[in-house]
Amino acid sequence: MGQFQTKLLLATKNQGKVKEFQHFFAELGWHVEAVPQDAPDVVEDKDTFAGNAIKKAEEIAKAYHMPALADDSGLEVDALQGRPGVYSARYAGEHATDVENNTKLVGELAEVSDESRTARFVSAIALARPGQETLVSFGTLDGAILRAGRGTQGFGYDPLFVLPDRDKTLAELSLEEKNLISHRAKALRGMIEMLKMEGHTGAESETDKGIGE
Ligand SMILES: O=P(O)(O)OP(=O)(O)OP(=O)(O)OC[C@H]1O[C@@H](n2cnc3c(O)ncnc32)[C@H](O)[C@@H]1O
Ligand SMILES: [Mg+2]
Repeated sequence: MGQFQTKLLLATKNQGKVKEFQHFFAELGWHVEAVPQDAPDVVEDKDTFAGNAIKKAEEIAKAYHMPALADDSGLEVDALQGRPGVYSARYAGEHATDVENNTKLVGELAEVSDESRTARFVSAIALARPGQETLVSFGTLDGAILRAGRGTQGFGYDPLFVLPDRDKTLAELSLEEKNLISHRAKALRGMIEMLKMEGHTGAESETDKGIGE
């Protein structure tokens, strides 16, 4: 009785993100569930990561009357003045596949020298809770873009994104390794810190209040 359980919905239909979130929260003992595939589609029409993350989280929290967590993320390539940025999922077209997006990126950077291929992943995480203020947190990860993909783990641009100090792409890391360093994991850790400051200290306390209760 009175046992703490933090229940929340992951407002994403990206199975790669779902895996990363679930691995992250398993360690905290939180119960998280992805929205059903037939959940209402949220139109990502804001021009910032935070704007889209807040919109996704708030629309799903409202539709399901539950706390909802959303990530809006993307790749900022210096030689492309920060593109594809918030358009990363639709870089090669509205319903582009990861392979199509990666192929377009390799093509656009064909003439760019090795030294000028720097890029970063950016994640904005929003937590929307019925009747409470929405929280937002950010994380980034620096790297560079290869001329050909390597590795089979992860999703999206991971095969092209190399960590210069490790000479490994994100697609060559295990889920555990990626979750130690990724933009998304950093943003999630920031979110946990914000919740702690609000007084949610985690699953260890039975008297603690769950998110949004
Ligand atoms: O909106 P949801 O349903 O969460 O899923 P999505 O795939 O559409 O996600 P975004 O709108 O946030 O678009 C982010 C895109 O940026 C890329 N991306 C973000 N994080 C990434 C990561 O960790 N590794 C590789 N690519 C990533 C990838 O192409 C994503 O589709
Ligand atoms: Mg999206």
